[in-house]
Amino acid sequence: MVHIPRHRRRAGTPRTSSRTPYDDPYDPHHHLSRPPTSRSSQWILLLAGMGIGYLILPVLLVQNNQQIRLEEVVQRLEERQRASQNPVSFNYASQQHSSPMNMMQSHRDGAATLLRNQEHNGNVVGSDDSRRRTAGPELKSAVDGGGSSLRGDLDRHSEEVDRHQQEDVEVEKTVEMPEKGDDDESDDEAEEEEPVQKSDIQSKPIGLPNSKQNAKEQLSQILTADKQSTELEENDLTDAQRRFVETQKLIASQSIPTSTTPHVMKTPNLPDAKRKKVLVTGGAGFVGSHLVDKLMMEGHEVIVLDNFFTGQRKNIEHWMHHPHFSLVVHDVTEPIMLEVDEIYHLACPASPPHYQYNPVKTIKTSTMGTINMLGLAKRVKAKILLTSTSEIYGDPKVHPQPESYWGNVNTIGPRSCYDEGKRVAETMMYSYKNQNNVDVRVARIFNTFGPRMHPNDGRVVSNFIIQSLQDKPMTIYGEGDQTRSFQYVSDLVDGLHALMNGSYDLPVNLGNPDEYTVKHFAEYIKDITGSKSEISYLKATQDDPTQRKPDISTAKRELGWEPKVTVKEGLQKTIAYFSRVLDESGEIIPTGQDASKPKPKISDIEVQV
Ligand SMILES: O=c1ccn([C@@H]2O[C@H](COP(=O)(O)OP(=O)(O)O[C@H]3OC[C@@H](O)[C@H](O)[C@H]3O)[C@@H](O)[C@H]2O)c(=O)[nH]1
Repeated sequence: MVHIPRHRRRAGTPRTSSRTPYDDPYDPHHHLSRPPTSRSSQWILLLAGMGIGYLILPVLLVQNNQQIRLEEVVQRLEERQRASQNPVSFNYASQQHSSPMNMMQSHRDGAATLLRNQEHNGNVVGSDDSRRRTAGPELKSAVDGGGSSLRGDLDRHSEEVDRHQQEDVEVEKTVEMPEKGDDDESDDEAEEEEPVQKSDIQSKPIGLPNSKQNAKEQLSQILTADKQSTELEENDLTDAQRRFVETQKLIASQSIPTSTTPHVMKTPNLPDAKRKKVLVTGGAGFVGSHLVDKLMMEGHEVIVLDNFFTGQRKNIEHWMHHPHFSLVVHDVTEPIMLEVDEIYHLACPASPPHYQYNPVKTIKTSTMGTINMLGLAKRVKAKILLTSTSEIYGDPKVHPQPESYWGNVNTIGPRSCYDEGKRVAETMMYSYKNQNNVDVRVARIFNTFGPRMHPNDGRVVSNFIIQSLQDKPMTIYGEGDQTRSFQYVSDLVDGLHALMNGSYDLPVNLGNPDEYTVKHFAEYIKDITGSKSEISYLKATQDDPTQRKPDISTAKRELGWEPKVTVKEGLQKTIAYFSRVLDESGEIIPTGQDASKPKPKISDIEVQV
């Protein structure tokens, strides 16, 4: 069987199924199967058909026209009735949360209702079901009378109603005159003095042919009620218009620059050839946001990519309205495509309580996140810098630690998710460099502190400062004999910048060799803050490195970099920052040792209960 493609089948295959046997030209008995008709009888049949059609067509047209007109009139009456039953259907009281678009629609509906009411006021009276039902025959007669406008139809309908009402009056005069006496006029006056309530009118039967009520009174009441209803609707419409205009003014006022419009930071205007597009992953974090400041102040275009797990929007909010700044809320564990010249890849929780809180996520961030950024760097031929860590040295046996030291890491301890994650990230950097010629930089960052550290960071500097400023116990984990070397954040940012812009592409230690025992450091901060805090000794944390101090000879030699800010100066700035944070937020309870412990499973809790 030959397969015919779908499009050719459609175009070329004869549609034999719709053909009659008489039409088939390939039928060998084609001429025999056609009905035997002579030419004269064909003419007779044709003329007869035309004659019948000529007679039937006008009848059909008239019937159809009448049907359409009747439907049109009934439809208008139904609309009219709905409007009078619900005269405040477009009242904003029922639409307090309407959008401007809804308000406009409601406004239009209200206007249409009013127009209809005004159009019908003098012609059709009353509003209840009985009136609509009995209006049918009257309208039918109006339609039967044929062909003029709807207003003409309704005028005739009104005349009919008036005529029937007049007849009712005559009937009442003859039948009910003895009971009513001569009070008709006084009743009419009383009606005029007391405005009729719309609800009363609607609940009363309407004056119609054969009704026993006074049709004139009914008509007057209904007209009054309709007038009141129309006035009520007009008031609502005016109110609707007023609200609509107010809303429009409010929207318009917010789009006009005012004194409250956020300030746009001034930055240098670099020529296009010198202005780089720089991606900073983790750019809303403590270190990342300071790096963003430096890059923006140089006049570059900066894209911050952050999932806000530990980053804070307030760290970058001063750049939000700058035309060179973009924020992408994104998790680096997912791929992303951006056009950039350089990538500073910082994204990863760095404080021990944070990175131990969800160790699997920490490993994913270091491994998948770095792979994604390396893939991006490879595709767009961007230079990429990884912020590695002094933790890759583990609990070091060499002191101070040069870059050539391979470290001492427990691969299955609580810190390994971070330590090993960063170690494999370094491995990936040099694999991409060797295999794909990606231009890489690796910084091994030692303990860093400064403004914009998260108050719940849990690291030693922020904990000691927050505790001492509140005169709360300063918590030392273990004996406090372990050592750390602390650098101020601006020195680190300068080092990262120098590394990215230099040509040295092997790992570089960035830290301040100024080394302290944790116990000594606590006393130091207590002195600077003038705190009355006690020193509280808690149990040591597992795998806590006993000593750490960077050998920065490579940074000095290759980058011409060394720290400029003393630990004391840095602490003073950081203490001033946390004083402001405490003023704003009130009491802060720093993150302690237990923060990173896994929460008990629900099943465990149930077992205990
Ligand atoms: O309240 C505290 C917090 C911490 N400490 C101790 O202070 C020392 C420093 O602890 P931190 O949590 O500040 O930082 P760590 O040195 O353990 O890890 C850090 O190393 C280098 C960076 O890359 C990372 O920011 C981080 O992992 C540790 O010995 C810790 O046990 C306390 O005694 N009390």
